[in-house]
Amino acid sequence: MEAALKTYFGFSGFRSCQREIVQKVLDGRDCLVVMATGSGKSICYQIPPLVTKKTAVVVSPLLSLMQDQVMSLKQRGVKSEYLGSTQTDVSVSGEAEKGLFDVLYMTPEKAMSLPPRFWSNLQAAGICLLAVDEAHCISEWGHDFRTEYKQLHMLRDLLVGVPFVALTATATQRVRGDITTSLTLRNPHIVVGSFDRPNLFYGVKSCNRSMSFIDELVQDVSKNCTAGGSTIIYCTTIRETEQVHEALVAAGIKSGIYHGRMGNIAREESHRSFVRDEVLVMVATIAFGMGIDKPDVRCVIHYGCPKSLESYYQESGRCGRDGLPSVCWLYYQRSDFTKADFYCAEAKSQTQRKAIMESFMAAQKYCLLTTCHRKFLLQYFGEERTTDCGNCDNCTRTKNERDLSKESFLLLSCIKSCGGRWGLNLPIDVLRGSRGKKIVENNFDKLPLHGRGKDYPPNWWKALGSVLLEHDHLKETVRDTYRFISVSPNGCKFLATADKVDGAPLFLQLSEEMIELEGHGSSQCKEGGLNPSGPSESERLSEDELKIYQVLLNVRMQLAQDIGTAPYAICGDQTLRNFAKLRPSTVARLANIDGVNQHFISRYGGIFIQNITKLAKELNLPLDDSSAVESISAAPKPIQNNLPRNLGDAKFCSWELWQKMKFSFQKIAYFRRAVPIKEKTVISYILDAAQDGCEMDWSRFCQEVGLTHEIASKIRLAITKVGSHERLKPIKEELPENVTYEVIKTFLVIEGLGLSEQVFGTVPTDGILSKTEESPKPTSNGSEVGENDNQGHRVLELDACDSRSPLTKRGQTDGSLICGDEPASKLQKIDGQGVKSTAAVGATEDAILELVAGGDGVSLEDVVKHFDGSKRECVVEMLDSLEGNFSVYKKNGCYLIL
Ligand SMILES: Nc1ncnc2c1ncn2[C@@H]1O[C@H](COP(=O)(O)OP(=O)(O)OP(=O)(O)O)[C@@H](O)[C@H]1O
Repeated sequence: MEAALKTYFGFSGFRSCQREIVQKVLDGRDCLVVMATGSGKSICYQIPPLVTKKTAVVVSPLLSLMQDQVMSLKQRGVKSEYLGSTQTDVSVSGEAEKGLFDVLYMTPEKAMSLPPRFWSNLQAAGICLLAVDEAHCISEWGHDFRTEYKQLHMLRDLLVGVPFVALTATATQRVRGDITTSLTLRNPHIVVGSFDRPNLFYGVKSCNRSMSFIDELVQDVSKNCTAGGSTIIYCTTIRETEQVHEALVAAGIKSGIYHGRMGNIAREESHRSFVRDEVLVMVATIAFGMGIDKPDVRCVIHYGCPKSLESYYQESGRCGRDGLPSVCWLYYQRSDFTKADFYCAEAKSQTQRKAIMESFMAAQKYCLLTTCHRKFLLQYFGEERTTDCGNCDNCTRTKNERDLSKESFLLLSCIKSCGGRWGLNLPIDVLRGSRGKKIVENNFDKLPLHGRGKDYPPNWWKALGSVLLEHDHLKETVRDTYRFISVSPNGCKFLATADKVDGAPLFLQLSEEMIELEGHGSSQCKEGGLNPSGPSESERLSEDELKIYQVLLNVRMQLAQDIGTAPYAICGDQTLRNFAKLRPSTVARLANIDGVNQHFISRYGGIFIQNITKLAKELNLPLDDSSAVESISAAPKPIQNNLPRNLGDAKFCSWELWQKMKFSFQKIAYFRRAVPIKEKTVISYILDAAQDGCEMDWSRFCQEVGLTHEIASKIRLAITKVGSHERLKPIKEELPENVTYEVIKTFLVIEGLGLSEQVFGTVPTDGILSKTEESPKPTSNGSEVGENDNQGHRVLELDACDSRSPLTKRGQTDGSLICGDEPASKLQKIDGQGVKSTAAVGATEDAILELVAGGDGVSLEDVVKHFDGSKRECVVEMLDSLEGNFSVYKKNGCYLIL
């Protein structure tokens, strides 16, 4: 599992809960996964297909979400596609049914309309799970109910024995129950992770949405853009979306717009340009919701109170999905709170109306809070927190407490005198001396308190009302969409003491709105913009490192444009920051950086190394800065030692170039090498990868190597004659000259994997296939791989000190491998009686690993000394390869096990 995580995703460890869920799915168990937005739920269904080599089917509600995921997975070397109305490639469905994809996304509509034949074919080819993403859409209690989700349980009958995995970020107990029942999950393994997103800073600010406020907002956003990273601004109306967008464009900020009145094509284009960093800011209504999977959104601003706390959590959760510090600001104005009727109009039942009202009220409370925002948010989702977070505006703002006993006495008394039958507005109007119709009709203008609160504006009083509600001096009762405010028992107690001359003081924290209204408020700009904290000391880049980082961002952008993908799909910002700090000089060192996967190494490793080396030289900075490793990650995330590390870097790269890039053997032999390796070595690498479970296009392989159905029959006959397939030479001697050792080895691997029927069946039986221009010439050279040497000892040729040939790995040979006197590019296996048998200790990757595993770090000198039977450069090369394999890493000059 860990190997797949590092190889395809570049991550060196699972996040909380991920491993457990993957294991349960592999055990065939249904799972219900409730984890925070951005916590990494996708990995839970993306790893099983890579381990089992069977397809994972993922039902997802939005096409844009699926397209983004497919794009990212492809960049990671994971075979992935989607089925939905916008899929233009007609071959996808056929290929999907044959099990050719690791991860196959589809809309619920598509899932329900596919014929049973599709599912039975796919099941025959291999399906490891069916995941239902955003599973809360199943429930009418969820905030995104989708009717089609309700029918998904029907797939159960078609996919007998396939584990179902339901995933969601927001599910109350009730919604969880609905999901389990509706999908008929059987004894599901339930994982409810924390809803906390520690890297997110939460802030709230009152605003008046005037043009001057928009100007202020534009300034803040502009600062954020300069600091790097994208911003999403959610507006509550289309008109405001347009207003803010226009203001940003007028200020020269690259900004996109997205709302429901735009056509599909325009919306897709807008989404695409945001994902590809062509615009830095997206101004949108909540129509731009679930489909946003961009990991490097640094700031999400809500320009207006959201309709529910659930939707706020989900929308703000689009921020900082890569785990880097990011900010979520909510700007509200009091008129937002009058929209209850509007939202409730969507309700189809009384229950739904109540649910909508409750979550809207929770969003309001969140706006008006003077205590820890995170604590409130987490408590709302049922997570108890005893301490304040220290990473929200209310925790970080300088405390502004004041004795508000006099003002509180006035407000509470007035509410009490008005009979507790009103909302907050009427008692405040009384305090402010209004002679409105209702006030006069009810004789409230005769109250002694009438006109006693003119010193403060109405909104100040309303803000005080919210503070008193928070402190349980007031009580709110909701009937339908109407809210009534009355004095709570606690408030009555206060009134009883405050009445006296020596009444107790009431120190309350002034809300941000009250401070603003008293004229001491400061705009975000004055307070240091939207980003209050900035990166921590260890994350900060020096001026020169920043220069490298900027260049690397451009390199990534250019690469992304060239291949038509999003920059983040190539690698994350944090990975680039680490490149700038560590400045790796070799692919092996690059590979050890978190976020670097095998696909990245083989496709872009060289380009990044070149740029880093050049820039470091220009800026006079050292390469491979080990001191930076300390600051980047105090404790490297472990990959467990007992992993099946069968495949080295060189083998994996050869396989990737052949299988994914469709390179020929010959091209791979020369690819980025000063001294090319032999084509037969390439072939044996790829065969090794196949034996390790890597996917193979066998027809193409057979064609290139020259293995036809007819030759396969001849080899079979030869093996029967020889009576064994253990030794290749006797088999070869039974065959025509043009049947090479590679052809025989290919045959044996295919037979060994039990694939002969399928593979040879696709190759014509009438003689040798015409080979491509680049395919290797058959050789008659007597010293081929697997051949005996002139003393009857088996000699294996290996490349670059890779000690694990397919045959040694399968245990068909014995003895140790040494570099000894052989050239660095060649290793010879010497058996017990071999010509080069020596008492000196020879280095193998396994032996090096064993040595390194035994200590707290072993220096290069110690390793070289230990393996005194091997050349120093061989040892160094093996260590490099082990680093590239993510097996060891270097810290303070010593090698350690990862
Ligand atoms: N083990 C890991 N190590 C480092 N990063 C990870 C790990 N797992 C996931 N991530 C990263 O975390 C980010 C969020 O992951 P993912 O998209 O799976 O979140 P999610 O839980 O599905 O969120 P949402 O509910 O919003 O869709 C991605 O950028 C992903 O690459």
